[in-house]
Amino acid sequence: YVITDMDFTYSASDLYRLVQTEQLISRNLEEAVNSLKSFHKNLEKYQTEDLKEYASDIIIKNPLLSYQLVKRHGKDLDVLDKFYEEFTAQIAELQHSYTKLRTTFTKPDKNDLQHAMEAIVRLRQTYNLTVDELSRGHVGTFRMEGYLTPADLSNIGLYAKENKMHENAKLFLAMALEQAEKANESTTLEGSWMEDAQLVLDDLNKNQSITSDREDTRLLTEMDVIFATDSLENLNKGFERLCQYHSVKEAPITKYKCYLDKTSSHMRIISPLKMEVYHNDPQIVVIYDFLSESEIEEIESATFYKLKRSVTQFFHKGSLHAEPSIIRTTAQTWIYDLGHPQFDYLGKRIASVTGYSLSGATSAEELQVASYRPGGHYSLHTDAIYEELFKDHLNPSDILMGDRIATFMIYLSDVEMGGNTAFPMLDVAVKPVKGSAILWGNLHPDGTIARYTLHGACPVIHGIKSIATKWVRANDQMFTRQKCKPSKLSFHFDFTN
Ligand SMILES: O=C(O)CCC(=O)C(=O)O
Ligand SMILES: [Fe+2]
Repeated sequence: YVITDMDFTYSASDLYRLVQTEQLISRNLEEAVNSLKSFHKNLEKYQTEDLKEYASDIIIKNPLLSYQLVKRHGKDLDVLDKFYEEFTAQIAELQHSYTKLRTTFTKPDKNDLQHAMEAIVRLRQTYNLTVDELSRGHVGTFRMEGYLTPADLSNIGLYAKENKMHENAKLFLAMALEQAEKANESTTLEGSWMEDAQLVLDDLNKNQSITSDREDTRLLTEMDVIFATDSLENLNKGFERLCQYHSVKEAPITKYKCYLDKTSSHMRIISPLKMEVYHNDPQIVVIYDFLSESEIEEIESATFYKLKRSVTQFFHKGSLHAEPSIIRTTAQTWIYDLGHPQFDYLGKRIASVTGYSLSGATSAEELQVASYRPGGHYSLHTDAIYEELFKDHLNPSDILMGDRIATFMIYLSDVEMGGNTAFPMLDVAVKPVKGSAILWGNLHPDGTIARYTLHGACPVIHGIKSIATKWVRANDQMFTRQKCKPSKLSFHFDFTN
């Protein structure tokens, strides 16, 4: 991964800028084509003269033809001179603005193309789609615009092979060839890729590989330390199953409990919390209508153009590095309390709903806004940061604030397809609902990391998923932290249930 400040696959605002540039370029091309067309038409007029049909010695003998010749050169061609001049100036201007568009705007490069392919492979993998249906935009009963050509599928297959995703490589290459044969692709311009694709496919079929196609199992080394490899493999399978709910598969009828909470504060009598309990012990709670449309609009418009590709902390060669990674393919920004008084109410509302103390400077992190484009996801992880591996390398502020005791995450958008938040150890999949908030704990009452709430963000299939997250820190929650339960393995929020 090369760090560039634009990411056209995972940042909606970067891609939006590219869409705008593309529109300007199409307009530019349209003008050039129109200019060429009218120039062409004009030129043709000057070609229809019949002088050229006569031999030179005939013309010099003929008074009528010589009159025509003199008229053409003495008068008519002056207009052609002007056409040429005007056309050249017009084209020069169009070329100038085209060049400017191409040079002042950061162009997608090889990495961007790789990310775009990576996103497609991820969707195929997570949602267990056939390459054929994916190439036509069919996902379950959902139909999206667009297509992938057999040559595109072949390129994606080669990309998958290069990145050791051999199962995906086989599927993409085989379908590329199958579709191309049906369509008689060999006669088209792109026909020459077929032989190469066939060779690579044969090679893959000969060398049965045992590597897993799951990118996270290969990369999340910290997870390997915590979970045995086979249980991590099972958790990832469970995660994929939970991702499929509400998109390619029906979710099972929920056993979850919904209720109106009118009792946790006197305010709730007129404005009760609309709660859904997704899991009890440990609790995962969704609160509907936590934010209004206009509140969301304000957050979105304050942050959209600030969204930049997220980086993930890695522990490598004795120190922490932050890099964009395949584990978390989102764009994000922070809303700092200082300088954003218009968003002060958010912390207060979260505090009032959860019972956590959020008024101190060390009680929680700033609000993080993140957005996922199609293919954007977050692999399985726990939010706590006091990991054995990192413990000695935490920032002083992290030590002051304590670990992330709870996560309060607001969905700022609905998602047309995909994008669930999934908890494989608890068999919980939450579909984003605009304005709702989800709350879970990350620590046991004794402060150690709770692995139960291992979770991930399923890749978005179609749409843009937008979230705002408040990570509540432990040290300021001396009196308001979750009720202590006899078991070390559970935490409870202070809702009256
Ligand atoms: O987007 C989601 O559903 C989960 C995000 C998440 O787990 C995180 O940002 O830590
Ligand atoms: Fe998380």
